[in-house]
Amino acid sequence: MELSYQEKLTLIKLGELRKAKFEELVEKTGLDQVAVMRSILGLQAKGLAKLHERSERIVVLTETGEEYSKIGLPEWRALKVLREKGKVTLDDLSEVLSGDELKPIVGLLRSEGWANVRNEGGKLILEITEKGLNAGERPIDRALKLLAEKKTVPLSEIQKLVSVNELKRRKIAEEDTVTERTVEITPAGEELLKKGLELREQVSILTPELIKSGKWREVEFRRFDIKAPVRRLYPGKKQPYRAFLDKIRRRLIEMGFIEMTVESLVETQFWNFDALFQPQNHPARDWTDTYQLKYPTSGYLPGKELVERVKEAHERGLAGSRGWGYTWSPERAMLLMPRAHGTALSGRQLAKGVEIPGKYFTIQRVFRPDVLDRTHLIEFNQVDGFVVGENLNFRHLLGILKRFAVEIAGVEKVRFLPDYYPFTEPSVQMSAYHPELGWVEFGGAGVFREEMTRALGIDVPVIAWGIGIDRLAMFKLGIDDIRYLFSYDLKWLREARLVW
Ligand SMILES: N[C@@H](Cc1ccccc1)C(=O)O
Repeated sequence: MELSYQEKLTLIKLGELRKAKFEELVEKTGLDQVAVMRSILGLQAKGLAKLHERSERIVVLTETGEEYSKIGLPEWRALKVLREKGKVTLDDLSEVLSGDELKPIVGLLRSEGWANVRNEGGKLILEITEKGLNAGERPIDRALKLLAEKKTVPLSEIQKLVSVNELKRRKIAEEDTVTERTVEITPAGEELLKKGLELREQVSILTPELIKSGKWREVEFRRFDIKAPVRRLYPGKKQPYRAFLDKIRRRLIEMGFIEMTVESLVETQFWNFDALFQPQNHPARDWTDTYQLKYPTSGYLPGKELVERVKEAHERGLAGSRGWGYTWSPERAMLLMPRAHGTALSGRQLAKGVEIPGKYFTIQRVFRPDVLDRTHLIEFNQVDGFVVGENLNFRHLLGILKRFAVEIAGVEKVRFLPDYYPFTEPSVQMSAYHPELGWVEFGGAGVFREEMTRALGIDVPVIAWGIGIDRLAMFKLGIDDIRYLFSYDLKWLREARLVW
């Protein structure tokens, strides 16, 4: 039978005592409580010792009770004044009683029969009675003394004197449960002790010194039970959703994507709409609701040449298109808004110039009015991106998107449906299958229209997408309410998985 150092030590001490209180064993072994308990349980499992536990209801003094045991119960303090003066007002008593003690005192003195109460000119007058003059120790006084002496008293003993409820109501004492643990050695334990136990120091860390000196040959190594349940540790870590976004950023960069960044959350309509060939004052702009900035209302337009080309595309068309056929307003394009989609950054990047072939992405916080529910937030995050290259087509796009959903979010089933966006043709909408929510739409994609790309100075195909990354995070983090991504629920924050 293999015993640990601590188990051996505990057994030896138990052998001397035969039967011991748990606390006694802690003292005798010099080990800490946890170690002793673990040893006892170990010894018990091997049939060498037996642990007995007995729970008992006890009564202990509260802080107020402690105080009363020193300065006396309020009724005694009041009686003392009454005995001196014979007749008192409440004001007189306020010298020896606190505000809280004063309130019930009239009732208390009356129920003890220690005082009579009269109303004299609107004032309460307390007058001492015969009983008050001769009052002696009552059961409650004995209970208080007992509690003050013994600190904890079995409930049954207190109940013989007074009802605990009275002590509790007067906030003098509280009930509690204590568990008394005793340990006993078994015959098998005695036998083992008789054979003799070798108490060798156990080593739990193999150090270079042990190896060099050759001492490792003599020491006994402590065995670890790697399956033993341990206390859970919750070290500081990244917020789970933050970690998810960082992971996606890493993945895309590893795949050769270049990150597009921007300082502000505010955008001109020009970049949010116009540069993407979304007409002003036209239902096509209404494919999504957006917010507007109240102050300041307007920002700046980019270089004149670019603005001219965008205006031209809108009014008369480009690349064989007839355009939208209306008069384009620069004032309207200057209006400011919280960015409504990450695609605004794709437009900016294309206008700035891109590597061809090239792959770009951005992770953006975006804003759209909506009704909050388990799959909708008004402020959410998108991963937008595009690939630009000579021979790209729609099939490449579908392939990329599927890979994202499967690889990044661990989605199992993806579905594409035809859709409409003013800036892409053809356009597609993507949904993924969530075990609890069913099909969840998580983004749109398409081939950027030539009216858009040419106005921005690009003359090769650009395939683009915008993914509602919060929705994909729901899959990865195993939640069915999008609001949980920003939750303060400590249990979730602690237990959410970060590694995959
Ligand atoms: N911007 C669109 C998604 C999209 C991006 C790029 C191309 C097509 C669609 C949205 O927010 O829903």
